[in-house]
Amino acid sequence: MTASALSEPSVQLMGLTKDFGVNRVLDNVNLSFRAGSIHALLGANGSGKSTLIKILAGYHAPTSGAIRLHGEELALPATPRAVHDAGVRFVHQDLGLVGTMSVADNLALALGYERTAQTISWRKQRDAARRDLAAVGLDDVDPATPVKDLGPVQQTLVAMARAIRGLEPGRGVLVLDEPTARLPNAQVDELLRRCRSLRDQGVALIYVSHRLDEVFAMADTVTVLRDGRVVFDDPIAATNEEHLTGIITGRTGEDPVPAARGPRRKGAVGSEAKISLRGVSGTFVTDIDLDLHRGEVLAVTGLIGSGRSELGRLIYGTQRVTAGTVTHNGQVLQKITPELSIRRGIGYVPQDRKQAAVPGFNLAENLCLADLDRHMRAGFLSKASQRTATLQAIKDLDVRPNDPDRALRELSGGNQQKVILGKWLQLDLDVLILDEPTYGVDVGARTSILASVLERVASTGLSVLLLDSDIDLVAEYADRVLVMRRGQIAKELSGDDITVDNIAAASYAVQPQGLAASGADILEEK
Ligand SMILES: Nc1ncnc2c1ncn2[C@@H]1O[C@H](COP(=O)(O)OP(=O)(O)OP(=O)(O)O)[C@@H](O)[C@H]1O
Repeated sequence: MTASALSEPSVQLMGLTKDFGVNRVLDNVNLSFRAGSIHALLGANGSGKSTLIKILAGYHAPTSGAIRLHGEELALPATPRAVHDAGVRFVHQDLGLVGTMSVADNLALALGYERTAQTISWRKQRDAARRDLAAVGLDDVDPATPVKDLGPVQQTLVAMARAIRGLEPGRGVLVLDEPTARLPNAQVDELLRRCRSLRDQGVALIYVSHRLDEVFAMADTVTVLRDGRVVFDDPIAATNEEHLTGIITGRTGEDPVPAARGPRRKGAVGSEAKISLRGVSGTFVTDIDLDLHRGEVLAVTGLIGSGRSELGRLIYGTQRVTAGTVTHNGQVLQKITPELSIRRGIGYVPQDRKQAAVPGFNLAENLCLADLDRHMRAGFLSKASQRTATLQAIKDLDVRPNDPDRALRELSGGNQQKVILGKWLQLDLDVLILDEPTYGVDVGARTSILASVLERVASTGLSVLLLDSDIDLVAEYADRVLVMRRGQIAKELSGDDITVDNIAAASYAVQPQGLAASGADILEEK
């Protein structure tokens, strides 16, 4: 590389504009990303971050504008090959892994198979995969495991490993689209360290995130997109969290993001158990006793592999209970399936959005899917009734764009999440199980999602089982917290004992002051 090429930005976007039909989603974006720098790309749900990245990846063609990589103009529309050859690598929100293929095969898809003479060497392949996995802390994962059998957190790390492999320091550009959205805090720190080390090796990192703490922990430069335009592009030192939140949401000091709830509720929770588990086991969780009361927000948290997600699947019926009893409204359930759960008034929002909605259906179809009977008029499905319900849900959850006819897949990730939650809120629910409900959701939308749920809790006595690794969120919203470790409930916290430090300490089984030393003690789901 010539000296002049080195002084050029690694990536330069010049007047990038993108229209989807009549909608302009990127509007004359001019940005530079430099080697040896971590550049955070922020913006509310739907502001255009993913679209920008997809153009850079060669997935979308821009309507107009140009891109230079290391000073050289990239032929547009870019091909994934040309971008890859220029050293630009991606971890997309949807990870781009093939679920039915093994971890080793998914890793090999990126850089080819290890060969001995003309044949693929499976031993070398496995060894290479093990090295890749170790690089992201997944030493215990067998490379032969199909990716679909891994939890979303582990899948994120596999995608990270794949992107990092073969990245050429000094010329590499690593684009991370919300890589930590599902990672527990200890892994977030590890990831941030890895990012800093890549920056120190001269990589240009483009880091899309909704988590401002991470951005302030490591970014050098921050860009904020709003409605497809750059509204802030400065060194991190030029801003602070409050200022940046205002820029992202477009709200000023007099009109801040509303708080979802007041101080912790006292005495509002009913004593009647809606769901009770006694001695319940699945494949990883064992011997769980738990009561979820009427009108209660019960959070279950814990590190990767602690088993909290499995609890949701067992209660809803997407996974079989292998021992113990589940009781609903005092009745022991003989059979648990998703269909029966819906009839019983038990809703479930899984971590993986793709399981929870039909991407090709429009918003009205997705939102009304769970309760079509409500929209039947004289034996026909009433479009007008669906539309009215959809417009209300769109308003309550602040879904953007607010168009019931828009296909779900055309919405940004955070807005899809709102629709999925909205679908369940259409039902007359008794119990709602939420697994990481604010994954990939911006600060403003996170508040509107949780406010909608809490409104239902207050108005109908809905019981919420909140399965979440985000300790801050759990500490803020839960009436009671169960901390899981290695498939069992390790600690129960209530009232004023619900603090971030206490939850973290219980997750790691250390005293609060010893947290820093325990970062490596991460449990892995077997
Ligand atoms: N394939 C598509 N067809 C039509 N419109 C689209 C398509 N993809 C994205 N959009 C629209 O472009 C806008 C920007 O979406 P984008 O996914 O880039 O937002 P984002 O900033 O990444 O949001 P999030 O933080 O929720 O992921 C949104 O209004 C979205 O509805």
